[in-house]
Amino acid sequence: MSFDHACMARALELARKGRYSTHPNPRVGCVIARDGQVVGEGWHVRAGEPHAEVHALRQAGAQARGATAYVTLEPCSHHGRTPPCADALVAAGVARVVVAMQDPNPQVAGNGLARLVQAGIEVSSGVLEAEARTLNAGFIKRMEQGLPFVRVKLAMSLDGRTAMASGESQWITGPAARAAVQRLRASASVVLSGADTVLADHARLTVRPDELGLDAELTALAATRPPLRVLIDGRLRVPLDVPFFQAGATLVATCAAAMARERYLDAGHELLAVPGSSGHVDLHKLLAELAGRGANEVLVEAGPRLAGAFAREGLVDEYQLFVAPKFLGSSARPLLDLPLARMAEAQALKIVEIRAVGDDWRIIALPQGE
Ligand SMILES: Nc1nc(O)c(N)c(N[C@@H]2O[C@H](COP(=O)(O)O)[C@@H](O)[C@H]2O)n1
Ligand SMILES: [Zn+2]
Repeated sequence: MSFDHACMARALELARKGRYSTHPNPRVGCVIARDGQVVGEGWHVRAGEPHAEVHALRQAGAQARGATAYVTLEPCSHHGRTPPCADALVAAGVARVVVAMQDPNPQVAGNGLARLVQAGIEVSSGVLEAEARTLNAGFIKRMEQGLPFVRVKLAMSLDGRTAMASGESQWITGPAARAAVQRLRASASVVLSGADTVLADHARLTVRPDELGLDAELTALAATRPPLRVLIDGRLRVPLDVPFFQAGATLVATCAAAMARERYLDAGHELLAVPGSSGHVDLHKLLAELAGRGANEVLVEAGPRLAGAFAREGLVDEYQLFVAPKFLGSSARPLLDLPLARMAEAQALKIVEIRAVGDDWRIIALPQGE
């Protein structure tokens, strides 16, 4: 591995520390090196706080002059919540900047690199770009398409069942898989569910710090940036005294009359009117609204009907399937409500990862285009 790759790999490792706290901002890491030695490191912790480059420059101090800065995202050129990092790199006298990828934020989009070049700094782009894109898939999709990255989590038996006919579904998978799901929740901007799940499972869909299995620093960070919990309840069937509402402020997406807004507000929740038909919220419009509120990644934890609707409408970017080594039998409920008549209609997936998680298995699969 070249020195450039090694430094960018370290910058990506730093960026990943922001997995649970940076949203709506991207996860970014920075390494500053001079004469083959790392002299500064930094990562973006939270929106409103200094960017990765600023932390690394502070650590490098005077040693930044003539050094190379490795950043996982193009340095910003705009005045957002913080001043432009490109200017800070120029002022520090950095000689070379290596980035993994351009910033898809239209306020930056190449302007940061252009500013560095104008100042006589040598710039190169594209080092470990694929890894950087994967880390910020949600931020990139929101910037480029005005939609969040949608990850659907499903837990099933080896025979593809998610709950007994009675609705009983706890616990299909073991504690390691449940901790992995906790981390998925913590890294999401939004955790989204439907009325069926909230009513049948008494689900709360909260992040529980003691179940995350993270070190103290990341656990504390995750607690400062919990995901917004969103309930899709087209006909307002879920009463306000269920555990889901009692677990904290909720955004309820509905196509029912907004007359109930005050009742939800009084209980500390927000009612969002979303167009829809036959009591079904328009999922694409809801996702666009969530992106408008800064949601990079949405985790869907729902039953077969809502998860099936996301699949049918082609709104899923990634499935995470937790598979327990047991059979639930033929009267148990299927994974997705996805009525398909012919093999030609089958939804093709590309499996990108299969990994043991305790006694269970995690399969990460991506929908394949038409
Ligand atoms: N290069 C870079 N490093 C970081 O550490 C960052 N957080 C970003 N973010 C870019 O700047 C925008 C946010 O700016 P403010 O935090 O509001 O000042 C964000 O949308 C990215 O474009 N970039
Ligand atoms: Zn910046």
